[in-house]
Amino acid sequence: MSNITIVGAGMMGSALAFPARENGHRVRLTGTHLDREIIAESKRTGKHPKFDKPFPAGVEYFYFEELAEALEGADMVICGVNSFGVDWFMQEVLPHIPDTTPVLSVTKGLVAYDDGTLISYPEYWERSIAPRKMNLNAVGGPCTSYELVAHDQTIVTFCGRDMQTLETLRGLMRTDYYHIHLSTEVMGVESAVALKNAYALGVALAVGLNEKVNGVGCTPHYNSQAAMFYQSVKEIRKLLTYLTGNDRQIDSAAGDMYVTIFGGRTRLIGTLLGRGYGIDEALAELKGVTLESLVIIGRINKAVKKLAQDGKLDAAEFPLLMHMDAIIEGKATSEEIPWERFTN
Ligand SMILES: NC(=O)C1=CN([C@@H]2O[C@H](COP(=O)(O)OP(=O)(O)OC[C@H]3O[C@@H](n4cnc5c(N)ncnc54)[C@H](OP(=O)(O)O)[C@@H]3O)[C@@H](O)[C@H]2O)C=CC1
Ligand SMILES: O=C(CO)COP(=O)(O)O
Repeated sequence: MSNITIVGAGMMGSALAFPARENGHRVRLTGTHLDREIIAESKRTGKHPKFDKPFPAGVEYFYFEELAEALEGADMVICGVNSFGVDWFMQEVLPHIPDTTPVLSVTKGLVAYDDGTLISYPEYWERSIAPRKMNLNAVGGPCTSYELVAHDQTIVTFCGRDMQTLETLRGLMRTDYYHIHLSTEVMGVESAVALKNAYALGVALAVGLNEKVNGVGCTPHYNSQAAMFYQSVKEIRKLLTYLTGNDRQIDSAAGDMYVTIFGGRTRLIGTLLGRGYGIDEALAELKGVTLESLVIIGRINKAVKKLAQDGKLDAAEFPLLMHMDAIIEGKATSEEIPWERFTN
């Protein structure tokens, strides 16, 4: 039995309590300062408010003030925050984790600098805490939290610099329904799964656009969705090649995009925008829903524009990205999707 501490009781962090506890480990699920109600309800009912199924018996719940106790003797710490909590985790949690304790982060996204540089969250943490060196790893790949909870067959990728650590983490977490591929290509995996969060919105735009034309509840149209998927893969491949020198992780992006298109929150906002909602109207309708895709679209779009200015990328090769950003900025609509430019 090992000790696994999860910090961040959102959907994905909490979902990982299932394989961890079902493997017989001691699991301490610790809320952020924003998760008090989740922890209170979990203590009271043994169930996360957003899941249909109770946690496996024996999962322990901690408020953030009890972090020191929750981290005591941890063999592995899972970071369960979303993009909005990355700095918070770095400032409030990393200082309390020993250098040698492996950290596994579920957070999907990239950090963008003004010069167009994009880096993964593990690299952002590494740079920010230097000269301190920690054992930072991440999870990418198609996995929707509530389906993991339901034991749907799932394949993900754990990535990090050290294969031996990754083997250990896989040993702790793999089950007969949670299958774990390993990779030392951290930037490749992390870029792929962050980029798909952006582009899944494009496919959802097509879903909404069809509903705008034919009415909500109409027969779905797949030509337009597939056209968006095709264009997404093209643009992601170019970005991956620019960012990592190869497109080896395009399969991670495509797999992960599939699940987000069908099961993610990105679909909700993309569909509303596709139906013609303005961004403010859509955000109001989805108040309280985590919408990371908007953040990543903004960051990548800004980076691509800067890189294009510097002659490092051709902005014309990213018409879908540019259009999604324009929709989010209220400067374009789903009816103006530049389909013909996708043929170049
Ligand atoms: N949901 C899923 O199926 C999957 C999610 N992921 C990735 O995992 C990450 C987490 O997703 P998910 O669990 O769904 O997200 P949730 O929004 O459910 O939970 C995110 C966690 O981050 C916390 N958080 C949010 N903002 C801040 C902040 N400013 N400071 C500190 N903590 C904060 C949340 O607190 P609070 O609850 O109050 O918001 C919560 O603990 C994301 O990056 C996502 O892309 C990966 C695979 C699948
Ligand atoms: O799969 C997910 C993250 O990779 C979840 O996607 P959403 O943010 O669209 O819910």
